[in-house]
Amino acid sequence: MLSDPSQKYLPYPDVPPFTRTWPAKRVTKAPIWLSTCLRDGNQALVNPMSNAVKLDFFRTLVACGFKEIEVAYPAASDAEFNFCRTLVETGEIPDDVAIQVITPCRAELIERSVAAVTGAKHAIIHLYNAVSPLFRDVVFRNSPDETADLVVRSVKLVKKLTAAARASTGTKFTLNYCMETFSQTEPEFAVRLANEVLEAWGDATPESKVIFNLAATVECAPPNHYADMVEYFCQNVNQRDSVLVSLHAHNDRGTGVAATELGLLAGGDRVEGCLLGNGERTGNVDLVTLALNMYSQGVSPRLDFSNLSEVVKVVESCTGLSVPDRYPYAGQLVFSAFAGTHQDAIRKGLEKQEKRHARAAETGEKKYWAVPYIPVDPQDLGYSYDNLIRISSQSGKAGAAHLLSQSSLALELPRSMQTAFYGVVQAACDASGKELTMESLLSLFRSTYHLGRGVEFNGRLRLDSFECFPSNARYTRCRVGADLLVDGHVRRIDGEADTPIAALLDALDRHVNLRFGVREQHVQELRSHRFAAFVELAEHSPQATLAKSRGWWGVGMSADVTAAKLRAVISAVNGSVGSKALPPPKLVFRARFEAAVDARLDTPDMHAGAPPEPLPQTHVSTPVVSQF
Ligand SMILES: CC(=O)SCCNC(=O)CCNC(=O)[C@H](O)C(C)(C)COP(=O)(O)OP(=O)(O)OC[C@H]1O[C@@H](n2cnc3c(N)ncnc32)[C@H](O)[C@@H]1OP(=O)(O)O
Ligand SMILES: CC(C)C(=O)C(=O)O
Repeated sequence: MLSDPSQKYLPYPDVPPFTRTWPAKRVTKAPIWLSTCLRDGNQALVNPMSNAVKLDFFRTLVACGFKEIEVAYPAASDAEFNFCRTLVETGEIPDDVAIQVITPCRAELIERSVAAVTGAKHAIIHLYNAVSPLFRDVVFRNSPDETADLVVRSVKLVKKLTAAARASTGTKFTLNYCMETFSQTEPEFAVRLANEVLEAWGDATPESKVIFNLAATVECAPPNHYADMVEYFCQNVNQRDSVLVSLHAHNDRGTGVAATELGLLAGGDRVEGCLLGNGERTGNVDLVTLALNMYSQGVSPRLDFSNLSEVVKVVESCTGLSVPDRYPYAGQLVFSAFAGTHQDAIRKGLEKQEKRHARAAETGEKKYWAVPYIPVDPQDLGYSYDNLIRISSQSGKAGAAHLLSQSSLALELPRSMQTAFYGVVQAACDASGKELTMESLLSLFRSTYHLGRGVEFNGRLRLDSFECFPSNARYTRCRVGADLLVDGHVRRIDGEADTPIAALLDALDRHVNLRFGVREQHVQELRSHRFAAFVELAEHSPQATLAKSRGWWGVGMSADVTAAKLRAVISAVNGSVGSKALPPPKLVFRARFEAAVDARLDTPDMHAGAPPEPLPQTHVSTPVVSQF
C-alpha cells in the first residue's frame, strides 16, 4: 500500500514549449454561444426530458438569444430523431438559429444524424471521437494513425451526405469536429488531426469555417493548462482564419468557468455549455455564469438573462434539478446580506450611488455601478432590492435602519436612535435564533415605540388631543394643554415653556411627576405631507447631567409637525415608565385654549433640511392613535 495515496494520480503533462500570450489578454467581445442543454445536459439526467419538455426548453433558449442550439443525439433513439424532425418540419427554428446534432464516427449513425436535420435552414453536424492516449488504448484499441484514419473517413462521409442534402433541400451545413478528451491529448496529435480534417473537408474558408470543438471532457488539470492547450492549438492549426475554435469544458475540478474564460483569452471563438451547469458528473460549464461574468466587466454577452428567475424555473422544472441557494447570480441568497458590516457598506454604497447617478444624469457622465459587496445590479437580472439586506443576529444597526427606511413607514432613524433600536433587534434575534422578517421588524419597532393600533403596541400614556398656543405677546413662549390617558384614565394636563415639546415636558412634570429633558430631536418629512419626529428624552436628575443620564427614544408621526413631536415625546416617555407606579391625578385648572399656534415658537430643527413649521395653525387637536 502507498504511504501517500495521492501518489497514485499522475499530474498533467507539460504542453510543448511555445510563447503563450493569453495571460496578458482581455475578453472584449462575446463568443458564439452554443447551448447543449438538450444534448449533453439531457444525456446526464436521471430521467431524460420528454420531447414536449425539450420543446419548452428549446423555446426558452431561443428567447435567451442563443443562435446555436444542440438539440439531440439523433442516433440514440427514435424519440431523439423525431425531436429533430419536429423542429425542422414545424418551423420552430427561427431563421437566425442553427441547430446542431452530435454523432460518433460510425457510418450508419452519421447517416441518421444528417437525415435528422435535413431541411433545416442551417444545421451543424457535430462529429466526435475521443483521441487521448487513454481512450485510444482502452476504448478504441486504435493507434494514432488508425484514429486519424477513422476521423478522416467520417469527415468525408459527412461531406458527401451533407452535400447531397444541401443539393436537395438547400440546408446549409457546418462541420463541427470535436476531439473528445482534447485536454488530455498530446497537443501535437490534436493539431495533426485538425489539419487532416481540414484537408478531408476541403472547402473551409473564412466565410464558411470549420468548427473545432476542443473538449475538456473530464476536467483533469487546472485552467491555465487548458488555456495553454487551446493557445498551442490556435497557433499551430492550419488555416486559422477558416477555423472557429470552440471550447467545451466540464467542471470536474470546479473550474469549468475559469478554464473557459482563460480558453477565450487563449483564442477560443465559441463556447459550448449548459444553462446553470447541468451535464455529465459535475456538469458542463455554466453559460449563465460565463455570460454574466462578462456582463459585469462591461462586455455585452449578447444573451438575455434579464429575467433570471424565470430561466431558473424553466431549467429546474425541465431537468428536475435544483439550483443551490449560493449559486453564482442565480441562487436565492446571492443578493442578500445578513452580516452587519456588509449591510452597512451596501447601504452607504446605494446612497452614494443614487447621488452619483443623479449628478451623472445632469452632466451626461456614465452611470456606472459601484456598490460594495454587490458586483452586479440585481435589477439587471430581474430581481428587486428588497432582499439585499436581511436581519439576523449577525446584523448591525445599519441593516435594521435600512429595512425601516425601505418599509411602509419609510423612516430614516437618526444615527443614535439606530444604535438604540439595534439593541432591541439584536435581543430579539438572539432570543429567536432566526431571521427577523420585515413584518417582524415593523412589529418590533411599533411595540418598542408604542406606535399603532392594538394592545400590543399601546403604551401606558396616550395623548388623546392637545392644544398649543402662544402664551405671550412676543410669541416667545407657548402653552400646551392636553388630554392624556394614563393607564386608561384621562388626565387634563397643561404646561408652559418656550417650545411645544418643552411645554409638554413641563406639563408631564407638573401633573404626572415625570421629569425629562430633551437630548436630541429630529424631524423627517415623509411622503404625502406627513412628518415623523424623533425625540430622545433623558431623565432629569440632580445626580447626573442630561448627557450622562439614561435616555429613551420616541417617535411620532402626523400631518402636523407639532403633533408629531408631541407624540414622539409620549412615545419616549412610554419607553421609560415601564411598570413604574405613577402618581394619582392632581386637580388642575382646565384651561380652554383657543389661540393659534405659531410655529416660530418651536426650537429650530436639528434635522438637516427639516421643513418649516406651519404658520399659524388653529387649535391643533389630533387623536393620538396613529394611523399606521
Ligand atoms: C462525451 C460525450 O458526451 S459523447 C456523447 C455521449 N452520449 C451518448 O452516448 C448518448 C447516446 N448514445 C447512445 O444512444 C448509444 O451509446 C449509441 C446508440 C450511440 C451507440 O450504442 P451501441 O452501439 O450499443 O454502443 P455503446 O453505447 O455500447 O458504445 C460503445 C461503442 O461505441 C464506440 N464509440 C464510442 N465513442 C465513439 C465515437 N465517438 N466514434 C465511434 N465509435 C465510438 C466504442 O468504441 C464502442 O465500440 P465497441 O463496442 O466496438 O467497443
Ligand atoms: C463529445 C463532446 C462534445 C462532449 O460532450 C464532451 O467531450 O464532453
